[in-house]
Amino acid sequence: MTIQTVSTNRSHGGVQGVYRHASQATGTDMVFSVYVPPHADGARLPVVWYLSGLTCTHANVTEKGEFRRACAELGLIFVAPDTSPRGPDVPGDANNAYDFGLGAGFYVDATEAPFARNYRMWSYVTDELPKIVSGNFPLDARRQSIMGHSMGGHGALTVALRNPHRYRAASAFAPIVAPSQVPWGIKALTGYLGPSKEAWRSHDTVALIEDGAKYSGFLVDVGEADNFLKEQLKPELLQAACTKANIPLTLRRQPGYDHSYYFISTFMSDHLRWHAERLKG
Ligand SMILES: N[C@@H](CCC(=O)N[C@@H](CS)C(=O)NCC(=O)O)C(=O)O
Repeated sequence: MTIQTVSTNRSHGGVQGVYRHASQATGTDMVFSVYVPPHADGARLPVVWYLSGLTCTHANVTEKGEFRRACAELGLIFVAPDTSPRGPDVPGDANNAYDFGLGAGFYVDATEAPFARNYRMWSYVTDELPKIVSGNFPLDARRQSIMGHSMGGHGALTVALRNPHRYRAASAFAPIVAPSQVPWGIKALTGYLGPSKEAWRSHDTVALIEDGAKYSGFLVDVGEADNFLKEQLKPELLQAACTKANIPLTLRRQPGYDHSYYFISTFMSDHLRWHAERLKG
């Protein structure tokens, strides 16, 4: 499992790197970023996985997420994968839309042709990439947590709900909480998993909770000026599901904030502190 270094830059006393590798899961080259904070020789550090939203690569959060100062202070490794396979042979949206295909893998393993061959982002982020990062960076695999934005918030919450012992904390910015019920999700899950809604439930946060998944609690921030809030995000559905299932949810509605990285970067350090608290010891 060799990785190629694309770039490294010293930042806040640690190293921000970008790396490329040949992925067995997706059958393509994949690029990801890792920030390693300053640390003592031989130390093993907790890791926060960050899953990005539609149209993003690793670069959006790496360049605009403003996570490094807090990660350096708290001693957290921060990993940001891409959001889909890419390459000349990878099929995308028939009309080149931004919400399906390239940049829009939705963190599922597709079962439908022609996507099933490459679109295996669930396996990539939960299995292959963790092994690669563990083999190449000083992480403590007992102390992992996960967060994400929008489509990546959906990814983070579903990954955490299905692996509650591996990820000690989960949080999200503006997550898609019920993809089976909103246009972005219905399009993606139909395309990747086929028309049977039963197959969608294990990739839908609200459905997973309705079906009995448990978690220690979530921190979720949404912007009240987010154009996607009412039609695509619907945080009220997560609130109702968590209340019914007795899952602690801290849902913060931030007045005036939109869907962008100006919003995410404002609350990033709150989220990292919340993760660090749960990754201690
Ligand atoms: N306005 C975008 C909609 C997609 C979007 O807002 N993507 C969010 C994630 S769901 C994002 O992070 N975009 C990249 C960025 O802001 O850097 C478009 O039409 O392309």
